[in-house]
Amino acid sequence: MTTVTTTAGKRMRLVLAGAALGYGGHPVLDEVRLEVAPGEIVVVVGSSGSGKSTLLRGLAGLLAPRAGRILADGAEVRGPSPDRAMIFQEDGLLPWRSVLRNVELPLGIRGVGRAERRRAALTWIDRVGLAGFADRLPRELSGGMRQRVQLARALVGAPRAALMDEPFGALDAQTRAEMQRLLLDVLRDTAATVVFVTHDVDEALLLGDRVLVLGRTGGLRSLTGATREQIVKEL
Ligand SMILES: Nc1ncnc2c1ncn2[C@@H]1O[C@H](COP(=O)(O)OP(=O)(O)OP(=O)(O)O)[C@@H](O)[C@H]1O
Repeated sequence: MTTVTTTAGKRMRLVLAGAALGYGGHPVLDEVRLEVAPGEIVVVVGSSGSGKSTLLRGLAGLLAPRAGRILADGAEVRGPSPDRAMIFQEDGLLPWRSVLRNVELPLGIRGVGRAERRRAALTWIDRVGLAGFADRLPRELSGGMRQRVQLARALVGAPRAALMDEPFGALDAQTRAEMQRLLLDVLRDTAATVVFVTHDVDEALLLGDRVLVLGRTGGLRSLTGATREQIVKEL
């Protein structure tokens, strides 16, 4: 059997050490300090345009800091890594590939053999409640089902961190609640440290071990233990 990752099972510590992030001449975040402990679920809330996605892009290695440092287990983040899986609001599935072949994708990239790839993908397809749908194409699925496929694809390779950018933002309320329950359920069996971005305060309170508010001035404030009303006031 191919080993998926030599560090499987070890949760990742993520650190933003005075990181400044922005685009071209447009600074967005200045001197962000954040430490996410291994295995922690940190939820970042903030109003539209406050820089939540920008923060996540920095952690993903899709955007380099202009100042300060971004560290994963003490090492500088220099680009995307399968060890830090991303899930977006738009599903990002390959439309010409079946559910099975979409979920197998990260394992293929890591060179996992065909039989093991298939076994792991089918296990995850089952776990997210899509047993029997492995041969379907994304367009044959509902929005909620496609997000289930995304979740399976993100977690199949046993990433040590999962970075989630409003993954349930486009779903109706009932499907969203189902997905939140599923996420909490599957995270119990994974070794992932999670940074989850949302602008839904109730979702933040439900999912987060810690809730952070990205304020209008770009500062991160911890509001763990705050009431819904206190958080809303900060947005
Ligand atoms: N690719 C880009 N190029 C230039 N500016 C960008 C780019 N992406 C985002 N921005 C700007 O950076 C700022 C923060 O955007 P970001 O997407 O991080 O906010 P957000 O909090 O995730 O917002 P939302 O909740 O609406 O998704 C905004 O002013 C936005 O216009």
